[in-house]
Amino acid sequence: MGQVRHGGYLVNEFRDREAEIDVSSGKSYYYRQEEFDRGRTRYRRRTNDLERGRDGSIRVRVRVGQLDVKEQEMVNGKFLSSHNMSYPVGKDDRGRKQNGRAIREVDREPGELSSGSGSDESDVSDSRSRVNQGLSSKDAARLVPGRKRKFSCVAWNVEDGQVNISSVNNNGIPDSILPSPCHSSSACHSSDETRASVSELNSLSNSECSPLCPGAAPGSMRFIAVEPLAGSSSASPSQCEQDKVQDKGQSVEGNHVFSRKLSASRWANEHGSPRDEGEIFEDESESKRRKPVILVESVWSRLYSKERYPELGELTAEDSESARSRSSGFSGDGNQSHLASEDEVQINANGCMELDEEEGSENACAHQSELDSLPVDDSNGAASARSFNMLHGCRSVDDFEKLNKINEGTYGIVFKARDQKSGEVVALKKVKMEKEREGFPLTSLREINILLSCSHPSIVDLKEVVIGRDINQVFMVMEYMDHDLKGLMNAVEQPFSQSEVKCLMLQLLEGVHYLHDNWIIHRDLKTSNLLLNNLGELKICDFGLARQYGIPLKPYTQLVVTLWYRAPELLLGAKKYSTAVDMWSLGCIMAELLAKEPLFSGKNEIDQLDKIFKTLGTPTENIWPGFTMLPGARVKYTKQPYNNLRKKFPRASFTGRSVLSEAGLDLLNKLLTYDPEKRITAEDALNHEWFREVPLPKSIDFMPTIPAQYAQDRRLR
Ligand SMILES: Nc1ncnc2c1ncn2[C@@H]1O[C@H](COP(=O)(O)OP(=O)(O)OP(=O)(O)O)[C@@H](O)[C@H]1O
Repeated sequence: MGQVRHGGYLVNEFRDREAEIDVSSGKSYYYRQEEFDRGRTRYRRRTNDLERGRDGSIRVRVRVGQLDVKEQEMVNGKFLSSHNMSYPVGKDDRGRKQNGRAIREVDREPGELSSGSGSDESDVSDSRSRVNQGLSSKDAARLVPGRKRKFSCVAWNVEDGQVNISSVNNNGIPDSILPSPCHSSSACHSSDETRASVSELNSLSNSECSPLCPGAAPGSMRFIAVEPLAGSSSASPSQCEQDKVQDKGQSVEGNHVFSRKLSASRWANEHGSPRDEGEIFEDESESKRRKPVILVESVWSRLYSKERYPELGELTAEDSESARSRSSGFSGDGNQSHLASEDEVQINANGCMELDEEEGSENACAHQSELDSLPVDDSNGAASARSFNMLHGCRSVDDFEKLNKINEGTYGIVFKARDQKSGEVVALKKVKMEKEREGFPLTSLREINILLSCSHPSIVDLKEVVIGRDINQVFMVMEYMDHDLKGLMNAVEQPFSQSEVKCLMLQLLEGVHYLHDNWIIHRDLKTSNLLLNNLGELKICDFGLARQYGIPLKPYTQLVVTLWYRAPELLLGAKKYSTAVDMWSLGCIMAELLAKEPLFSGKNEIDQLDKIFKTLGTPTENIWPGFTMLPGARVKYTKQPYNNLRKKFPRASFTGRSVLSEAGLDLLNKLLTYDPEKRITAEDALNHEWFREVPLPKSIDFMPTIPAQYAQDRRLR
């Protein structure tokens, strides 16, 4: 331990980082905090080195706060081990009093976060423990590195047939998936194609652009200047709900040059309200200040079709009904999420792709060739040749050594692989192109767009996009995560303890708060989309159904969110919904983490509602104004006057059933509130009393490390 404290750490490197921290600036300070979080142990130890040299430094105190539990273990030897330990009792035992209440030792679980260190008031050790520090919600929000985005992706919404902005990521591929900027050209929406082949993107530089977008000269690309990176100044949805969207824009024509600079737009204007989809900047001086990014015209318009993607356009009753009926083939396992188009959720790979996956499933250590490209189809060979320019700069999947197949979802097959250049282990998600003739899947375009724009410790990091030998093979390179929560819960015998659930929920809420703060609804939160690594870090993945939203709300498809996690307003056919649908899913997830089984496992929408009503009571117009007006409310459901959630989670149990305190039940009920208007927000949930009472949330460092064997083939589950 002495060695840990006194040397061997990259103090100089740390000092460099330290120097970057502006203690006087709360914003900067909090932002840096995140970086420390990510490399927790290392940075905290370095901090101790600095502590001695810089007595009284606020930074040092901050780190000490995070160190509480482990440092005491080291110094006092009172923790037996990270898996079998007791809490130290005595002078150093801080955090015994929270909110004026004494906390009993016996109530603590091993690894619980301390509520503070020697100076409870000033110690803000970790964004994940900030709730325990009793910070105001405002402070808590500042701690979330949330408003920071790598760059802002672009809101798409085709209903007005308006502008689309696309930037190019540092690999040279388009990272924003946008409708056409041709405001007035109906031709831009003439196609009913729902996907664009990657090769089509390249044809932009050729003559295809011209007929679709008369304003664009053949052989040229239109550039558009977009607003710089949305930073902390971007107003959150909550700040500007009533603000009006304003158009400002200026498009600038230029040559087709693929910038490697990430540029940005954002969908919150200076008033904080999201930009109208497709809006462009009108202020020329403003546009000049901005880095130009490529505006991909015309082809994107082909991606969208009101008929087939109602959530991208105006949702008509007819669309909705037909989409619902198409989705009726629900498998019953609750794990199928929906988009409006049946085509999109159908896994119907072409021959080549099936072959690839079959091989992968039979032999987890298959050859590298499994990741290789398929032979180029002659019919689109020419297009592929053109498209090469578009993806120029992308690395090849050959740069990665395949290790094994991890899992397969509806839209992608995920492999574990090693970057041969850096040696880093990553997850490669191969985009399913089962309908190549229809082009690149919209869900994947969305996912890439949003993930590239997000930067948060609770959101899986998309590092880059690489291509196979065939231009139509696209892989997303993501940070590798050891488990997903669904697989993990299936694999282990014991459910998570309360303090572990709190730790997971805090991380999850932070990620969701970040998304909502940046005008993104995930729309498919469920345990299999929550990844966990052996550092105890939870990250949200699978953004295929995510979308940006704006105020005022517009009709989106209800066919989102996997059935078991789907909010009642969606099940009942509400056409306008918002971030509250994610909060409902979080309620289902919290209950599932505690009980180790899904809370509402309906077989179809009616059965799902029935199960919800039986547990929470049938809603009335009283508790949910507007409920009776919803299309689905006309069905006769079981009349259940009481909320029976307590029966599922008793206060105490001698039979090993999951227990939940009053505060815990209160949070669960607030997440599972019928009226979406009254449902708790992520920010308020982060500040809920449950996270401040014992057992306190477990420190991430003390989260159990689950053997890798459970992570090997998640498909088996
Ligand atoms: N970065 C990652 N590291 C490790 N495993 C991952 C990673 N991303 C995804 N996985 C695994 O792959 C599975 C499927 O991934 P993902 O949900 O992104 O695919 P999908 O096709 O969109 O799935 P779905 O059918 O749920 O829509 C996840 O449940 C998880 O087990």
